[in-house]
Amino acid sequence: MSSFSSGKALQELNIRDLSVGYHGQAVVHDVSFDLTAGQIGCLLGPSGCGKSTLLRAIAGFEAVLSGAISLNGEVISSVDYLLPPEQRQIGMVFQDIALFPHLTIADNIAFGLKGMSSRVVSNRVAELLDLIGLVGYEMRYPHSLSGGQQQRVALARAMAPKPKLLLMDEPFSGLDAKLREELVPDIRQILKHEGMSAILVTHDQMEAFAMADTIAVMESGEIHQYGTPYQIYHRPESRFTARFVGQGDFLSAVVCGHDCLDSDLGRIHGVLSDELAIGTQVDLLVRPDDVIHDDASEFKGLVMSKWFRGSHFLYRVKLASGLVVYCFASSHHNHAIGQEIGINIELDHLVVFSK
Ligand SMILES: Nc1ncnc2c1ncn2[C@@H]1O[C@H](COP(=O)(O)OP(=O)(O)OP(=O)(O)O)[C@@H](O)[C@H]1O
Repeated sequence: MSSFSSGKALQELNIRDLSVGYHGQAVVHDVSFDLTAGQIGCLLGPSGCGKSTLLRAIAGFEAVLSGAISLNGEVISSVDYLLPPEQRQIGMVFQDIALFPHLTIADNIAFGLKGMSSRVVSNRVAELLDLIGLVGYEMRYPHSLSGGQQQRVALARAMAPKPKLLLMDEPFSGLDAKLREELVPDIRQILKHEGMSAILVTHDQMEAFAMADTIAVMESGEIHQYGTPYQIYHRPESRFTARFVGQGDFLSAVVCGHDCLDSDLGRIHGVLSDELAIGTQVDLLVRPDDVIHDDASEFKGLVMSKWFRGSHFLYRVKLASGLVVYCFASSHHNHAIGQEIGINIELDHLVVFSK
């Protein structure tokens, strides 16, 4: 275990050409990414895409089929080497909170601090209780805490020995939406305060956006894109990422210049790649906030369905071409299903995929 008072050591995780699987069959294929010191990464993808398998390989619970995992420049997993999980100095938090029911909150947090002096342990426990906002709860038992409080304690327990890296597998999915919304930014702040590198596994993009510095979007055991939440949302590099992260539709369009497209919703201006020749047929990514409700517009569509979202309505609108797009409108623009409304496209930048 790293020294208690060593401060914020530089940690770096490197994953290189890694394949992991079961019974010799890979479910994670040839993935590579890095996590720098103090960075919070996220593995985001649909159920079964291999997020937990990749996380378990980093923790040392799964052997690797090819490639390597290094922590601080030291190889901890390769085809012919597997450093045991308990020697990796990696902490884990799971969906199943699994606090020890017969131990007090203080003893739960202190669980990984065996062998240290009682003064060091009590100082660290007090520091963590303060950090997770549960000062005064030290003598309580887990059953008397709410789900959110218990998850904070689980986090404190995992962080107590100052692991080199903290892995979190869907730690919030057992909590209700409101609690999750409050807890996730808090946990991010706690990790940042501790300067701790961490990886979160989730299939919830809002959770990923609220927690992560960098997101790996996964599908079928592969990483489609590794980037900041902003890059993932605004500059998706694959149709899968564009569809999986945020709502979006693809509008057929034709390149009419180095900065313009012709579409069913008229001429659209914005920067395009130089590689796209005039006349190239493309699909343009259109998010709900790119489609503006405008009664005066010459472009019309029929409201197919709608959702009241408090400050605004989200409409599903069918264009004359048959394409259906999402459209935001402020909540005083209340249109009935089947009604025709005017819409315009307003895009800051163009995300296109060749057909
Ligand atoms: N112990 C195992 N033995 C055999 N196959 C497994 C095992 N664990 C997982 N798999 C398979 O590996 C693939 C990836 O599973 P994994 O749990 O890593 O996905 P995930 O993205 O974490 O999914 P979820 O979000 O549902 O937890 C799936 O097809 C799954 O059925």
